[in-house]
Amino acid sequence: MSDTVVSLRDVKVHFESDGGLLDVFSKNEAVHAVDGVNLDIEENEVVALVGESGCGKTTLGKAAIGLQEPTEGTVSYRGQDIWETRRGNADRGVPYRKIRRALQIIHQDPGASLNPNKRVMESLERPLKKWKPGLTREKRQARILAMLYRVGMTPPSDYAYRYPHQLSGGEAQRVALVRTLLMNPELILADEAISALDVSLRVEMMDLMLELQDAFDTSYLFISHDLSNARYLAEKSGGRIGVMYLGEIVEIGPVEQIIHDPQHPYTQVLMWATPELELDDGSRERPPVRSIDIPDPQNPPEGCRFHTRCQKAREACKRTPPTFDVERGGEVACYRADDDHEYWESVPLEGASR
Ligand SMILES: Nc1ncnc2c1ncn2[C@@H]1O[C@H](COP(=O)(O)OP(=O)(O)OP(=O)(O)O)[C@@H](O)[C@H]1O
Repeated sequence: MSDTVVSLRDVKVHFESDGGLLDVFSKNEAVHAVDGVNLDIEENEVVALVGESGCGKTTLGKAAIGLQEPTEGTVSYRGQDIWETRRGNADRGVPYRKIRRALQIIHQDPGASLNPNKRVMESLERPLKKWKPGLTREKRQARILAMLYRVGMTPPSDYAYRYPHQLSGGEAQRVALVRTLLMNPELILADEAISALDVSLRVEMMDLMLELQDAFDTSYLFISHDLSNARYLAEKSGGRIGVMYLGEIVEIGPVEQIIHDPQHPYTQVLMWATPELELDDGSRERPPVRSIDIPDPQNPPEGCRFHTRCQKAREACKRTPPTFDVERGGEVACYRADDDHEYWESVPLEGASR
């Protein structure tokens, strides 16, 4: 089996502006929520995805764990196409229900995964009953209590018989984490999982998640609009930060690259917009963009999507979109990363620096 848990190739998710997935015969304008993403998530790897609101992080995350069908492209679990498996077209390999179990999600609102009318124990028993029908009630409950203890909810028997409204935000998020871990997942999508918590609790929760990642051998795809959280997670786990802009990953790499030596002009904008991060040149006076307007995702700019705002944009950026090849280890979708590109001979756009 492949060491790559999940692999996305040329994944696009386009929605009709009125909600549904794009129909090829539709006349409505499509929202390009995700537009040609390539990404591999390895075993035990942490990838933190950052970007402005609406850039497609959630849609991409859901596509990665098989909760959102792509309009184009493929999403595979250990080399096996998830959607073909679901449709029954993969005659060998891992059954779809096992793939579903292996790829789990923790939401921003932990309450969403807990039934308000049921005690914690009951909510946690349900998925376990389904996945491990052979477990006796005693064993199932013992496993749940051990897991509650593992995430710091002590004494576990006290928490197990509470209702969701009797839990704090941090406690509810821990229960959500237990629910996910009981499935023995290989990849957890944590979508803004700490954003709703008090600032003082965020680091504690991130530490707990990373500690459990180590103990349970899982990978994480963290989604955050906050680059300083992404930095914390990637730094502690030796993982990568992926930067998204208008449906595309424009740069991906370790903390040394993204935070200390950002290559893509948009990564520099995100750095500038994150007050918790020190900037190497210390300047925070003006945002490093020519325009603060974010283009419409229904009508993204031709060429490089960032060219309408980029301070380094030249004529060449308007023509073809820069891409990078994951299989060749490329990490920046910007012509400036290529010393021999015609970009360097082309004319800077109005307002752009030389
Ligand atoms: N079901 C849907 N129907 C139509 N448009 C959608 C749908 N889901 C998402 N979108 C649009 O796709 C784009 C990307 O949304 P998405 O939620 O993935 O972004 P995000 O980066 O996670 O944003 P946020 O941080 O605000 O959650 C947005 O323009 C959004 O309005």
